[in-house]
Amino acid sequence: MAAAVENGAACGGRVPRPTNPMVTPLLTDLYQFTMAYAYWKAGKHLDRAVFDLYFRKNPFGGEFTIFGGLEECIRLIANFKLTEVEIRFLQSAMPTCEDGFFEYLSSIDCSDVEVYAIPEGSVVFPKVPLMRIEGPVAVVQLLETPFLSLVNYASLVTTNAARHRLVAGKSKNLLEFGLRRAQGPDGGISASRYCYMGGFDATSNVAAGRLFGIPIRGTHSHAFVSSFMGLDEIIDRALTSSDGSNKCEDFVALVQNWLARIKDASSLRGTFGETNLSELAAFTSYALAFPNSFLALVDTYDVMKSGVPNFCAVALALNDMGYKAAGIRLDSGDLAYLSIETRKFFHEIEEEFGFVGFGKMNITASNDLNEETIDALNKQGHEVDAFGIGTYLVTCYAQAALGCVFKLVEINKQPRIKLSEDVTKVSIPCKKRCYRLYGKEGYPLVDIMTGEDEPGPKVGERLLCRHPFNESKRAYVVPQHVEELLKCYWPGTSSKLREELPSINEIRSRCMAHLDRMRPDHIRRLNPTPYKVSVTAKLYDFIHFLWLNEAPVGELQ
Ligand SMILES: Nc1ncnc2c1ncn2[C@@H]1O[C@H](COP(=O)(O)OP(=O)(O)OP(=O)(O)O)[C@@H](O)[C@H]1O
Ligand SMILES: O=P(O)(O)OC[C@H]1O[C@H](OP(=O)(O)OP(=O)(O)O)[C@H](O)[C@@H]1O
Ligand SMILES: O=C(O)c1cccnc1
Ligand SMILES: [Mg+2]
Repeated sequence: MAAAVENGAACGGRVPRPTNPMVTPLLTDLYQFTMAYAYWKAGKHLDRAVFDLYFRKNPFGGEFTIFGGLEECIRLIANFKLTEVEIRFLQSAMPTCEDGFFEYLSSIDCSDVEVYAIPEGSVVFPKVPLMRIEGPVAVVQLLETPFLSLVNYASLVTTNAARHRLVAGKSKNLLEFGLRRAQGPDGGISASRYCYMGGFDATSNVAAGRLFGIPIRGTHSHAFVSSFMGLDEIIDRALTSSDGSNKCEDFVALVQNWLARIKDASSLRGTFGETNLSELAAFTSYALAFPNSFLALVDTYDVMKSGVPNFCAVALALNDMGYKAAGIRLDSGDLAYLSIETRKFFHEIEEEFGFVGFGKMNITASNDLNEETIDALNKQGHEVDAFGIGTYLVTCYAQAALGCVFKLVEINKQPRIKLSEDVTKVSIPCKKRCYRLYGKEGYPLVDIMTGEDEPGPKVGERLLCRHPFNESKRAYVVPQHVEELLKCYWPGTSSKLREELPSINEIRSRCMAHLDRMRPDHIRRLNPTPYKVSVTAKLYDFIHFLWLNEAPVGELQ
């Protein structure tokens, strides 16, 4: 677990700026500034407010979500200061507002704001605050839109990535290929970062690799293959062996020799005829450029009749020179069938030429993959070792947004509630504490919210957990382990210690560990069991007291 560090306000300068320079105090909705003015005019702007940031429903038809985006929120508040230029812009945008308001705006920062949050990368559930933000109402109000903007997509795409990881299984390599299809450059960068957090192994996005230290990987495209016309295009044909002990002056001839031997091999005879020689030229060129990591896209012409035999010829020639080829990529057709046929071919090569390990050569698949197609491949049986996934992953095609909201739950110590005809939209009032209770088998059983001053749940002590809105849904729980969920990430002027911001790898590990700890029926794809989110009896009674107090009694005519 990340260690707590000294008071955040005191060491605020040490939190770097938001990764995206567009994230400034102006990255908010106009109404946050107009409300700030109205609070100021009413003399209310310093009222102490508590807001909860939470979502109402898990995405992708699932019963869990992964929380992402916290670090960027902390970076924003640690550096929250309007510049003179920004103030002048606001003055021009709000010409009827008094000068005193802009003087106030130029004085604000987040040194008296407190942020408590669930650690980034945690498995989280609806209604439980991911973040609790407390401070002067005008300032905290300004944070609503940027916080939602930083958390909504981050959590959605992290969850999407985690779901792809669950369906693919731990042993597969998952590569995020989405930059070209993401919602603009910021969507692409965020996708690469949060897909890695959610359990992907690497990204093709070079900028994300540099910014976040994520492993970068890639193959080559069809254009590279089809750009070659024939073997005579290869001018420099020499290749030095991996140990430097000998040099092959004509690597192309060595490849051709191997191709002939493969064609003649007894178990492969007749399985293919003439392969495409421009494809062979492309593969050979790529191998000459990257003899240590040769990987070929084999579906430009015909996978089994050309791409795979050509790849094997180059891989065998590389082997003569002491290099190990990295594998192939399939990007069209029936990926189950083609991966199985390719694997068989690789095994034949292993047998025929006594090439130990050739049968295990890596097979990467791509082409409009998503949870469903991977699930279908699993059911059919396949031989894919790595999946390259772009469009469906980064655009979160199956769910447009997470729908996180930011709701006032207390002002000047007075609990507030937001009512709605739709009971799922009624907010849970009060400044709260949140706990995760674990059962005998080590699984989390229930999350419970309590009032701030209520005593916390205790190990071994029976506790009544109530559904916040449904009177009949309740259960006693005797927790074997109790975890307080909201931790202090920004202490404001309080003397609390601030949690350190963990590295991307720590967040990724937390995500995987949390998913491993969940009861499998909560995370399965088909008809998962909802995880229970509850409140204490005291909070339940208070919510319903406040609800009745605030809801006008109707009159029937
Ligand atoms: N065995 C399989 N079971 C289920 N879905 C599969 C299987 N193999 C591939 N798919 C998916 O089927 C879709 C095939 O896409 P599409 O119909 O565009 O064909 P294609 O192979 O890309 O053809 P083209 O060569 O024209 O690009 C992709 O989404 C791919 O992930
Ligand atoms: O399929 P995705 O999950 O989005 O993964 C990224 C795709 O990007 C590349 O294709 P390319 O840009 O060449 O386009 P195409 O495959 O659609 O022709 C690659 O070959 C993948 O097919
Ligand atoms: O490296 C690859 O194979 C790759 C990268 C981006 C998109 N499609 C494929
Ligand atoms: Mg494609």
